[in-house]
Amino acid sequence: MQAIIIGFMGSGKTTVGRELSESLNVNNHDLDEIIVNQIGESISSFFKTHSEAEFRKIERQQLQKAMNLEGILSTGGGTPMQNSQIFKATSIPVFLLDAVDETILKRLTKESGRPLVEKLGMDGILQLKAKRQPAYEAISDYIIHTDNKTPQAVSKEIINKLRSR
Ligand SMILES: Nc1ncnc2c1ncn2[C@@H]1O[C@H](COP(=O)(O)OP(=O)(O)O)[C@@H](O)[C@H]1O
Ligand SMILES: O=C(O)C1=C[C@@H](OP(=O)(O)O)[C@@H](O)[C@H](O)C1
Repeated sequence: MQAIIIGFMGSGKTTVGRELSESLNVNNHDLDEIIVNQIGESISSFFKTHSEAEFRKIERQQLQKAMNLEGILSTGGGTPMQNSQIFKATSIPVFLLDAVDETILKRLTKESGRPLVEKLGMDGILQLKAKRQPAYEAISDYIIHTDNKTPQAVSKEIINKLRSR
């Protein structure tokens, strides 16, 4: 793996991961997509019939496998929470996509299908974001601010960091 992308829901992990892997001409892996293929249903439908703990167990297993793949890996917003050791132990650079609350709200309201958004509502989501922030920062090699930047600009910033390593 050349880079791992972490960050809160709506920070742009999936979008930037695609952009980045295209620019670098390497494989793109999206952990949520890998999980969807594994469980055979969408994450939101899985959450309706299973506990979050069951989801986290599958997420951890798939993360462990995905760490051995080549290319770019974008993760889910909750992936770092119980897996900090995996991120700390790797030599692969970890990029945190950061955004202020207002940006996250704008991006998330454009879309549906995130079970935690449905469950917690927007106030709850922003509380969760604040709660997770220290854990994200603790495992990041680089923090990339994404407010008012296109996914292409964010991707270019990551490429510059990778080239100056
Ligand atoms: N830099 C950006 N600027 C504007 N919109 C963005 C940016 N990055 C992502 N988006 C949009 O925000 C939404 C969430 O992006 P997504 O990549 O799915 O985030 P994540 O994978 O982190 O949950 C999508 O509608 C996407 O098009
Ligand atoms: O933050 C979270 O706990 C989650 C984020 C989602 O991924 P995105 O960050 O790609 O939306 C997905 O893994 C699941 O719905 C749980």
